Amino acid sequence: MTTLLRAEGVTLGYGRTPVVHDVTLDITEGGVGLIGESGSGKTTLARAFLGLLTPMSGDIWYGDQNLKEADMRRFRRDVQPVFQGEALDPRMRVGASIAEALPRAARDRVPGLLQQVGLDPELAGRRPHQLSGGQRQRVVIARALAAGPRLLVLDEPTSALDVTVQAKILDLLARLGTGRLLITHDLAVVGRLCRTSYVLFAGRVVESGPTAELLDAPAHPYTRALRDAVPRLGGEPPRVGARPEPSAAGEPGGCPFRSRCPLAVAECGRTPALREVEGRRVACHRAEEVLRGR
Ligand SMILES: Nc1ncnc2c1ncn2[C@@H]1O[C@H](COP(=O)(O)OP(=O)(O)OP(=O)(O)O)[C@@H](O)[C@H]1O
Repeated sequence: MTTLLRAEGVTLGYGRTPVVHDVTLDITEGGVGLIGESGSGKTTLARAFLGLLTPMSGDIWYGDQNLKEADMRRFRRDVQPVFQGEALDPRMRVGASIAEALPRAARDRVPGLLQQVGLDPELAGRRPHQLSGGQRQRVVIARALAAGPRLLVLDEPTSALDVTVQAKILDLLARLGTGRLLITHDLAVVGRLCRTSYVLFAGRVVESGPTAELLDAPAHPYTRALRDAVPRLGGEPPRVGARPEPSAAGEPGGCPFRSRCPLAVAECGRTPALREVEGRRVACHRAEEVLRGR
């Protein structure tokens, strides 16, 4: 599988406080999901993949170019954000918003882009408040597609929409040939759009592998708790306990999930390394037991 973007041992933070720790992650074709509850560091990692946040340590690679030295003009065209509730300029007609993202000579592509995202080209003359939430999100996607990107970085692209509209937008995203990094707390969404997934807890990858296998038989107790907390597509965000204290997350000693883990034993005071277990990578001393459903 071709890797579009790669994080290698990346630590990210604000000021001097790290919030994402030593993450290695490949964005491959077929879609990659980044799953975790609020505050786990998903958006921080997405910002780094968009070149908006420089790692405190580690590197981000775009092909064979280190992002620190890459041609950022080209990169910003190739890697496009689609963020939750992204504001379209309320004063601008949506056709003009899309045209802005196109090269001057290609502005006649607006109707085609609107059609590509399932909208009537007639809507180009409307302003954002004259559209439904689902239509607005389609315009945001059309604008991202205008640049001809190789990769879309989608941060909760459907969570503000009702369930039926959500399903239609997910179908649209699945049909687009573009690569995607999808950030969500909703496992049902990654199940539809991402061949590979990474589960983030307290800024660390605790499990990664083929999405179908992670959903079917999680090897980390946190992945299992997330899966079991999601009743259906469009359900409420899972609540699997309080967020860990930042101090606990940043401490080198011990599994950050241990205070919430039903399987925690004395050994969990020693930080588990990511290791291969049955086709996935997991940071849990008891992964084999979790896989066997204990
Ligand atoms: N601009 C900022 N300055 C300081 N700390 C920040 C900033 N943005 C995020 N953080 C902190 O970084 C941590 C990770 O936040 P992040 O937004 O990446 O999480 P998330 O998983 O995307 O959460 P959500 O699903 O709620 O968006 C949190 O503890 C948050 O408080």
